[in-house]
Amino acid sequence: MPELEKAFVCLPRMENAQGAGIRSQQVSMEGYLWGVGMNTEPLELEMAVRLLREHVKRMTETEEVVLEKADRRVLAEDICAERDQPPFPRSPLDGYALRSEDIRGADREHPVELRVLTEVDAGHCAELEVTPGTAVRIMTGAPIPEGADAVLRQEDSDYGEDTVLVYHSLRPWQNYCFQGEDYKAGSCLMKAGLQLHAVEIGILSGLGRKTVRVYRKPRLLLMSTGDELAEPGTPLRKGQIYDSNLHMLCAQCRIWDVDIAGRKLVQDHAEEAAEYLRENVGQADLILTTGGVSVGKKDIMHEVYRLLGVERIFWKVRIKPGMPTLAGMYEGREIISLSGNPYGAAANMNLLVKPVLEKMTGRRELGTEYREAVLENGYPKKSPTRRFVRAFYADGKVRIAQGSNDSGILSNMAGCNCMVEFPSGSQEAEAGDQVRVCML
Ligand SMILES: Nc1nc2c(c(=O)[nH]1)N[C@H]1C(S)=C(S)[C@@H](COP(=O)(O)OP(=O)(O)OC[C@H]3O[C@@H](n4cnc5c(N)ncnc54)[C@H](O)[C@@H]3O)O[C@H]1N2
Ligand code: MOO
Repeated sequence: MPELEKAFVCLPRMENAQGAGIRSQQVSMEGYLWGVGMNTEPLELEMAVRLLREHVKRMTETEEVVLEKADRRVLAEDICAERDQPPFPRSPLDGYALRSEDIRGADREHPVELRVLTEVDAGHCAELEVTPGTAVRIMTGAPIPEGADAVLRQEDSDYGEDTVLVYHSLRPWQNYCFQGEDYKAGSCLMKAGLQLHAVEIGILSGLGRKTVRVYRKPRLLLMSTGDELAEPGTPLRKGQIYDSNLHMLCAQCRIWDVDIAGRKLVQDHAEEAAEYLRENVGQADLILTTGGVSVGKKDIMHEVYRLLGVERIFWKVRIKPGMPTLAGMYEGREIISLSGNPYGAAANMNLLVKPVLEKMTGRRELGTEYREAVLENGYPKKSPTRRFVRAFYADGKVRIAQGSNDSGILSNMAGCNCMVEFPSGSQEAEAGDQVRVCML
């Protein structure tokens, strides 16, 4: 079989816009497919992201949640009003509800006197009707009684209790909030697909809703691999280090508000790792692993993919860190295997995984955000391969973290909020250079 055809065989089928099955990008990505077949050519980052997004679907399952737990969730129902808001005409002022024609021409020199029938406060109703020559003392938010067509602010009166002197005239319907002026019964206020933030939850609460139907969060199955890794809190044997990645990925899931279906640190043992994924894939929408993706004898993930029958999407992305990232489809779920180096895992969680979650959830804040910035300090290395360097961005300026940007180094990334991108072939960078940064 020619190499190119072999490459097709290992690629999963994808649906095009019309729903017909096609091999992923087989025309435009011939070179890429060839590369995959040969197991050598890294993919450009944009193509890797595109393929990863094309292989996942937007979440369709929904669930009912209480408003207290609805923030940042995505609406799965259209929200329509069952009643007018406000449900009655109401006063926007503290003052007097009256008939505008009774006070025509009134001013300080020519006040009009009205008889005050009663007082109505917010939350109460006046059963009386405002008739010619009368007014009702009214507070902001209270229902405007029948007969009145305007509200006088109390500063334009003598604050009278039984009778009131009016020092100002009003047009009909002045200072009058109409019933349904916010929305009418039956009107559609929010469409399914909208993300709920504080204001949207305020609207739901204003409708009297206690719960709302939202799309289910994606559940991620997380696995870190490595014989050298010890669980934090357990004794460290010679040759071991503590596992940074599993907790880092879990924290990132919580910060991005996606669920964790399961998590495990496994040894460099392909059968064991495959078994964990096999047993738990049913609970997951997306699988993330770290470590074991390079070319060493203990880089087990290739064997894990073979044991599970994972259909590979790609291996290797042309960036640093995280060049050997591996990805595939297993039981209809995407599996993304990040490099074990903690900075590689952290960077690619943002560069590769976040856009996948954006597609799955429809949450725009998970989209990758790039900004232009001016470098405050230099970077002493050339970048033959496109490189992402940890840094801190503020007000259009960016400062690269002191120390190494090697993918095995995590500590100096503390406090960083972005990565500076150096395109492939970049020379050393200097303070004052204009750069592009990827926000974390
Ligand atoms: N001969 C070659 N060797 C390597 C190549 C190569 O092209 N040829 N690529 C290098 C690059 S680039 C990377 S990146 C790494 C990727 O390695 P793996 O993803 O297979 O990861 P491991 O070998 O399992 O670990 C790498 C490194 O990171 C440490 N690690 C792993 N997991 C964790 C964790 N959960 N917490 C903390 N630290 C972790 C591990 O101890 C290693 O030091 O391969 C290069 N090699
Ligand atoms: O591609 Mo690996 O993460 O350098 O260094």
